[in-house]
Amino acid sequence: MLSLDPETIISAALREPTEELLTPDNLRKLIETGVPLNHYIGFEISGFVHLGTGLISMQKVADLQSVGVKTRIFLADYHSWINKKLGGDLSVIRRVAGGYFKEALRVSLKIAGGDPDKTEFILGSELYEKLGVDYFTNVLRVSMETTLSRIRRSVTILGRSESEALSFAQLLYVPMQVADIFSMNVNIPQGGMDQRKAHVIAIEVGEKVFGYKPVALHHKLLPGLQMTKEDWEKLSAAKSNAEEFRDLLANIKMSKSKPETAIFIHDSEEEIKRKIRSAFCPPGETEFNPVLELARLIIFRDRREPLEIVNKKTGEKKTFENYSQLEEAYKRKEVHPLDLKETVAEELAKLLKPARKTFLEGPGRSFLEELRELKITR
Ligand SMILES: Nc1ncnc2c1ncn2[C@@H]1O[C@H](COP(=O)(O)OP(=O)(O)OP(=O)(O)O)[C@@H](O)[C@H]1O
Ligand SMILES: N[C@@H](Cc1ccc(O)cc1)C(=O)O
Repeated sequence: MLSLDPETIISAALREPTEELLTPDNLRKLIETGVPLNHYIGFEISGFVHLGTGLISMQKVADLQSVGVKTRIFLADYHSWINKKLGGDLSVIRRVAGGYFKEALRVSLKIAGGDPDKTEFILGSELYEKLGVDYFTNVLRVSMETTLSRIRRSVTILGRSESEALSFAQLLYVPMQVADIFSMNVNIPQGGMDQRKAHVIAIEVGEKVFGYKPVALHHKLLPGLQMTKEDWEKLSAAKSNAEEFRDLLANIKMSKSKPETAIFIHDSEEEIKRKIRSAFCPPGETEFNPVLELARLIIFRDRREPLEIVNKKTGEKKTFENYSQLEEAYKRKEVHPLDLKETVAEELAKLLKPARKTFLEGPGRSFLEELRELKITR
């Protein structure tokens, strides 16, 4: 039930970590028609949930919940199967979806300030079984409106490159993802910026084929901790070319298939410290600095009290009321990268405590062990 005015809903949708909303005007129009707002975000089932897939994605779910939007989390078991995740075994994928993944996303949503009991979890195969031939019809409808070359260009959303040898099923992946949106009457599909190609197709075919235009919400991609100087230089040089910039960022994002780039939500305090200590964090550089991004997007997001950073060499303490103060001081080199890293690691460890409790002590323990035993990260 939406009792709030449109501008409040739009500003919740636009709040960071949102990178783009396609478009705020269309969201306003949608609200004005009075239709219920139905959001979804989908996940492939593989590997461990990290700060990007867990916290950043769930921050937006929490924002939308706060203004009464119906939120859904789609566990894309068929897509993971097509993409040969977890050894390509559909029964394992299904088990991990309802076990580890559901638990990891629930605790992430809680940490991000949302309510896991107020979000619906849907397993892809269950939706397809329920809809039967209607789902197949939706996949065909999307496919008939999309060219093969467009589909080939959009396989980057699977984490695959256009030039890679693909199975025919992998070409079906994108039309299926687009069909998922309409099969659940979703009008606010969410994903990281690397998912925009599927959503742009949905926006283009939606009106003609399904009678409405969804409003896509794309959140920022958290950069990988192990960005190199070369990556950083390429990113800086590509700033004015939106498409090149997006592709570069998608390649250096925090990713579960590159564990050293990622902090997993269940990582121990020592592990978090170790990973952050070895992260890329050039002194005085505030742009595309992965450690500062963690401070900005995660630590300062809902923080009410100031952040204290201690200079380990001199013992001097500095406090920051908000992110801009920290950014300015870092730019002036008044904060040493090592001190910043230490504080960021400590704060993250505090925030992630409920996830450690779930997976190391609580009900999630056996789920984590099962996934570890599978020893498959992709
Ligand atoms: N670093 C990130 N920051 C924010 N969101 C992310 C990040 N990585 C993935 N996501 C988002 O999480 C959802 C699931 O992504 P996905 O399963 O591809 O994650 P991943 O860890 O990068 O996996 P893989 O390593 O297999 O590519 C997508 O909406 C995606 O955009
Ligand atoms: N493509 C998404 C997974 C996904 C699959 C199907 C969907 O309907 C939505 C999302 C990813 O890379 O993780």
